[in-house]
Amino acid sequence: MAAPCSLRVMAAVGFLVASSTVTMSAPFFLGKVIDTIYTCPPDDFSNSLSSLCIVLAGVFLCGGAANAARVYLMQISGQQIVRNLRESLFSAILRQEVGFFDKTRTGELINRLSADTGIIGRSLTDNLSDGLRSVTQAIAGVSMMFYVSPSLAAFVLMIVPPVACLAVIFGRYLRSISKRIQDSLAEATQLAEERIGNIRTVRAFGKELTEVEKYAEKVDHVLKLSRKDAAMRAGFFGVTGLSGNMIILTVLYKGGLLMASEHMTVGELSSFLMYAFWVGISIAGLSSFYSELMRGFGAGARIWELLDRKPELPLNEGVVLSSEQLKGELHFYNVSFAYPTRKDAPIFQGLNLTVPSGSVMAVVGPSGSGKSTLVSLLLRLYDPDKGRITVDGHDVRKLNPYWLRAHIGTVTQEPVLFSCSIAENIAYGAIDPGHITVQDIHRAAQIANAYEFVSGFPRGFDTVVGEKGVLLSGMIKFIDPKILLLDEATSALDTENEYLVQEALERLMVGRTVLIIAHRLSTIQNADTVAVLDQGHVVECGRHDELLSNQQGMFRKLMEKQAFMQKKQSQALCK
Ligand SMILES: Nc1ncnc2c1ncn2[C@@H]1O[C@H](COP(=O)(O)OP(=O)(O)OP(=O)(O)O)[C@@H](O)[C@H]1O
Repeated sequence: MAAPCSLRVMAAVGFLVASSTVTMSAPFFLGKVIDTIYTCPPDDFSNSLSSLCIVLAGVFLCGGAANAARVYLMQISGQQIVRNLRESLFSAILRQEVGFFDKTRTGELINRLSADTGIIGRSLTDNLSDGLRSVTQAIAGVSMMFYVSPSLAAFVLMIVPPVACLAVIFGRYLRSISKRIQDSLAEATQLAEERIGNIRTVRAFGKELTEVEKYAEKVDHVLKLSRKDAAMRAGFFGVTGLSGNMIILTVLYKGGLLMASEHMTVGELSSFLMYAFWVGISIAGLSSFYSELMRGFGAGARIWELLDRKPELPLNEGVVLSSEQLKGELHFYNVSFAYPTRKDAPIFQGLNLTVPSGSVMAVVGPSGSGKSTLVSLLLRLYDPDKGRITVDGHDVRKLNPYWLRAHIGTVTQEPVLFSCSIAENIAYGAIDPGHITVQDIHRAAQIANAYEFVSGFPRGFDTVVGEKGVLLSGMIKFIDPKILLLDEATSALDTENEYLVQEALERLMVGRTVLIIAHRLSTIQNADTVAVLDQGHVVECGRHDELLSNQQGMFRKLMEKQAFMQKKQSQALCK
């Protein structure tokens, strides 16, 4: 992920070395300044002091500039890495098979995309930059301490090994608790996402307070884990802070003794003390770097789980047929299927069905008999557990799913609109929306009988529609699909609009293979064949009047039920 900004990172490391060298040489030269103050003869004193201070000020200025450049470059690189990470993660999510989304909740995924990447971002930007500085400064500080006074350095550094052991234990704990915190935060986000998304249901049942309580329970759990995290951090930072101060105290004690025995000058002790300060500060910096890094690893584990996940169904590989080869004949051979989340509830068991090319087949059946599932299998949103589905004799498992879906027009019961203009929504189904002209969009709208309606808006095709605004379907493919899968809406439209949609669809059906989940009697009557689904099979298949003549047949029963309901309705209206 860092590869695209490797040059910038290398430059940042260069600036880091420069600024740390300046910082770490400061105590040494400041020690020299102190010794000059103490030892220089009075006539030479002012000149030597001034020139030394001017040179040092210049060097510090360069150090400051290098530090600023380091921070800037590291920040930018870190943000770039997070951006790349977010993009790869979003792409990995969208590549997963539909079954994955049945199992994984949206809130959980959104949490990974925003919160987890944010944590990695923090651990890679400020944290990594400051951490690297602490590492170099701690190493340089310790080296300089040995250079100035090896015996004092050896004495002082006895304090480091126990702190290091503590840090390793703490790091391990932090890593696991951080993952647990992120997991429970994801659960809370998931609950919030689901309830906010279904606010109408929550409101209708008056469950606002109950939902708030449920959410509170979830965030309480996050708080409980965060408390453990805080207690551990408090202990760790307490110990590291204490060890920093202990280092200073030890230096003063042992250094005082060395000075008294004239083994050290006042300037050397001052330099050593400043190095000890730097080392102390760097160790404190290192401990927070370490803890943030472990937190980042915790969040990273959750992200890499997703990045490494191989989708069960391919997205864009397999056989592509030429336009002439595609006739649109559909076959279901002995298909058995259960949804991955409900393996114990089979939807189809040995289902057989043939839709000849260029014919219209209406699929009917009781609610839940699997009519929509038939469409999902044809679009290869799922693979059947047993049996085969073919398009012109080619198993859909061998065909390129991307190509397959591009050549199947779908109209679903609940059209989805994205929050952009109507024109963009219409162009959504195009393979390359960038090449779609305004005329193409207008033509598509005319074919869908929507032109007048859309033009009636004050901003016409530029009208921005809201999320979930059910106005019209955007699923128009600009490449003239041979196969159409239609799910007839039952009641979403008023009579006039229903007529317009129906009329547009009938025009579109001509010359195409059409599988239509039929709810209207007229659709069933006009279809070439009617297939009746029940109990995981096609129980009847034939022309409308043929099926109707079978007194004991499932189709007749369904129709009688519908006729009975209509009769009751008209009786109620007459009263
Ligand atoms: N993604 C899914 N995961 C698990 N079960 C599902 C999923 N989608 C649908 N089902 C279940 O599969 C069964 C068949 O659903 P399907 O939507 O295909 O039926 P249908 O005949 O189209 O019903 P309707 O006429 O009510 O739309 C139902 O019991 C439904 O609850």
